[in-house]
Amino acid sequence: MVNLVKVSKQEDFGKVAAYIVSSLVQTSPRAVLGLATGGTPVDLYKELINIFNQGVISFSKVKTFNLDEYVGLPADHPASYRAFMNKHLFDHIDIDMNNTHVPNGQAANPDQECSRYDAMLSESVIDLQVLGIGHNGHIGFNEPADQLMPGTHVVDLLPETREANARYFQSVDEVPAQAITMGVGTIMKSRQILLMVRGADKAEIIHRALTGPITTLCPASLLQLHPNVTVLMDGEAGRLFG
Ligand SMILES: O=P(O)(O)OC[C@H]1O[C@](O)(CO)[C@@H](O)[C@@H]1O
Repeated sequence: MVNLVKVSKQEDFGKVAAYIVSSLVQTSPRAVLGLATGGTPVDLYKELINIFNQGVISFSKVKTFNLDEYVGLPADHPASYRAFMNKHLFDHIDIDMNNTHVPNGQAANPDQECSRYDAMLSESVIDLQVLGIGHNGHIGFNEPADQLMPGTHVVDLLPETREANARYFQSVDEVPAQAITMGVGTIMKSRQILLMVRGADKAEIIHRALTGPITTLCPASLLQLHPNVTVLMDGEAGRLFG
């Protein structure tokens, strides 16, 4: 079941998302969180840090799994998703870094790294998976394709995805051509999903994903089949929902 939540004030976008995540952590201190990167969840992480600083929640027993990482980027590269997570969240809360998991983009054998990541994931169930959506309907880095993979795998990034993420690099040529991503099977097994969508440029894709056909050509459309999805949209992203 998909619940739509539209916020009209930009400052509420991160606050509402943080309320959902922090409520879970408060009631389940050992929660397993699936986390996303990109521009959309930055305000969520900012608000979680604020809530943490108020002494209301602790992340000391929380475990996290990130959706994806670029192949070939060292963890300390400023555009790596490990660096993003440390900078925007982990360095500011009381989480045990050993409980934070991001695929290793620099693994000598990326396929083996996918198996290692899946083995860790198989020991837990993600209680709450945070997601964004790409302009082409991707979730994590599961790009539109004839077939989607259930587990963690190496993916060739589509040109539009590299373009969209070029803002984190000096030029589009520097954006890695491949990434390691959690598969849609793992995402769909999460107990609860929070899909965050912001901006006019996402209005059409989120409308298509939630009201159009369920198809691997729009990976986010699979979320229509999940029992517990909250889609948090700002006014611009949600404009086609009336
Ligand atoms: O929030 P953005 O920057 O538009 O990114 C969209 C999605 O693409 C990704 O960067 C690919 O993983 C996701 O992390 C993100 O949810």
